Amino acid sequence: MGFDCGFDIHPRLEPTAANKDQYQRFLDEIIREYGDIYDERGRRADGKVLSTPGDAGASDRLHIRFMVGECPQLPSHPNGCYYFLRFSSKISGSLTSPAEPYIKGVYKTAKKYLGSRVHFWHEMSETGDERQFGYYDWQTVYDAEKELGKLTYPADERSGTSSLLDADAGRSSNSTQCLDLKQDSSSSQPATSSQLASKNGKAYAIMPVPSKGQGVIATRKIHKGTRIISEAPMFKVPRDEPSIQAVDDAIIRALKSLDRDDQRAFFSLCNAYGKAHSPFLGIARTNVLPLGSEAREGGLFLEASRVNHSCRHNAQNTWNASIGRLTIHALCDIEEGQEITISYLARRMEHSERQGFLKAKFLFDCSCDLCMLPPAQRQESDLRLRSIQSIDDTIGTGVASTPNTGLHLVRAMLRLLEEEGIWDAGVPRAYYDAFQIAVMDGDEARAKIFAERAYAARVVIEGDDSPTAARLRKLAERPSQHPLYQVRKDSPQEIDGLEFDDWLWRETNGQSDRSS
Ligand SMILES: C[S@@+](CC[C@H](N)C(=O)[O-])C[C@H]1O[C@@H](n2cnc3c(N)ncnc32)[C@H](O)[C@@H]1O
Repeated sequence: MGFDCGFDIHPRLEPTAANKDQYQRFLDEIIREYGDIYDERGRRADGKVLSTPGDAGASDRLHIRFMVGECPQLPSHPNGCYYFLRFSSKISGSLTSPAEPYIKGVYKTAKKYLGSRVHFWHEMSETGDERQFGYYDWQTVYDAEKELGKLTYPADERSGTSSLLDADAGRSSNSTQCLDLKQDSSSSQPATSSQLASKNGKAYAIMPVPSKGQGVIATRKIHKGTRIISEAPMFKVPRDEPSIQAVDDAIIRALKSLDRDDQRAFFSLCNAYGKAHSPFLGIARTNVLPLGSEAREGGLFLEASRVNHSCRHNAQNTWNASIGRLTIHALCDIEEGQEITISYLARRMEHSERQGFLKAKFLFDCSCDLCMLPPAQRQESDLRLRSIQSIDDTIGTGVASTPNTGLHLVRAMLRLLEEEGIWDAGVPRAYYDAFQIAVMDGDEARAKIFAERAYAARVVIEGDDSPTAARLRKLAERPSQHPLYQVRKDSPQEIDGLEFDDWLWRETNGQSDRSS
C-alpha cells in the first residue's frame, strides 16, 4: 500500500492549434525548469531528473519522464496533448518519496498554462482522507497511453537526428496532417515499445503501472502458449558469488563492453535497493533473471526485466539454451490491457513466506490477487499449496509404494494445481512424474500418453524449440528409450472397457485399481 499523489487534466485537451500551442509552452517551461536538475534520490544513477526524447539513447520518444518515484510522465509533443490525462506517482516508501515535490511543481506549471482543467487530486477527494482519487479510472489512463503509442510525430518522418523537443518541431508543421501520419519504417530513431507493438507485431508495451514503477501491458489479446518475449541478455551476471566486490567488478567490466546507448539503458532499469548497494549491484539484483535452474549466471534484459511479479502470474520466463534467449510465454489467455506478470519466487510458498521473500529480496509488499484474497480463502489457498508441496516431496523421494499410489498422487496434485489456478512448470513436471512411474512399471501405453501430455504442457510454457520439450517429444515417440524403462507387466488390452481417464490413472469408479 501507499499514497498516490497527482493531478488530472479534465476535460481533455482537444488537439486544436491553440491547445497544442499552449501545451508546447507548458513543455518548454518544464524543460527550462527541470532540464538541469539532478536529484541523488532519483531513479537514474547520474541523478538527472528529466529524461527526454532528446537524450542520446532514450528508449521512449513519446514521453518526457521524471526519473523519480514511479517515473511520472507527460506526452513529449503537442500532438499528444489529447492523451495527457494524468501525472502521478506513489509517494510513500523510500523509493517513491522524492516524487512529491516534482509533482507539485509540475502541477503549478500545468495550472499556469492549461488553467482550470488541471485538478490536483485533493480537490476531488470527497472524504478528506489521505487516499486521493482522480477524474479517470486507471483503465481510461492506460487506454489513452495506448492511443498515444499509435501516434507518430513530425520528427519521426523528417530525419533520424531531430529532437522532438525542438521548439519548432510541432509549431512549424501542419498539425492536422501530423496526427494521421504513420511512422516512416526507415527512420533510425528508436521507437517506444508501444510503437513497436504495432510496427513489429509485439503484443505488449512497457508503461507505468500504479505502485509498481514500469510494467509490461498486453496491447492485444494474447493466447495461451504464445511466446510474448524472446530476448538475448544484455550481459550475464554471476549468481551465488559471495563477494559483492567481485559481482560489482563483473558488472562494470560487462558495462564497459557495451555501447553508450546500452549503458544508459542499463542505468534506466529499476533499482529497488536505492543507496543500499552500488547502482551496479542494485540494478543487477533488482532485474537479473535466471538463465536456467542450475545456471551459475543470471541475465539482464531491457524488456523482460520490466515484467513485474504476481503470485498468480499469467506468464512464465524460461531460459532457452537452444536459441540462447530468455523466453516469456503466456500461461493462459491474457486480455488486452492486462498486465503480463511472472513469478519471482524460486519455489512454491505460502502467503506469509511469499510476502517475506518478496520484501527481503525485491523490497515490495505484494498485493496481487492471490495475496489480497480474504483470509478464509487465503487459508484454503495455503492449504492447497502445502498439499501440492507435500505430494511433490513424496513423489520426488520415491516414497509412493506402488505405481497405483504414485499415479493417484500425481492426479491429486494436478487437480490441486488446477483448483489453485497454477499453470506453470508444475504441470509438465507432474505429467513427467506420471511418465516415470509408468516407465519404471514397464507400462509403455501409459508412459506414452504421459510423455505426450508433459510435452504439450512444456510447449505451452517454453515452446517446441526448448531442449526440454525436444527431449519429451522423443520420449513420447519411444518411451522405452528412457533409461528407467523396464519390460512391461500388464497388457494394453486391459484398457478395454474402462473409462479412459480412470484407466490412465489406474482408478476404477474413483477406487484404486489393485490389479498390480
Ligand atoms: C525486475 S523489476 C520489474 C520492473 C520494474 N517495475 C521497473 O519499473 O522497471 C523488479 C522491481 O519491480 C517492482 N515490482 C515488481 N513486481 C511488483 C509488484 N507485484 N508490486 C510492486 N512492485 C513490484 C519492485 O520494485 C521490484 O523490485
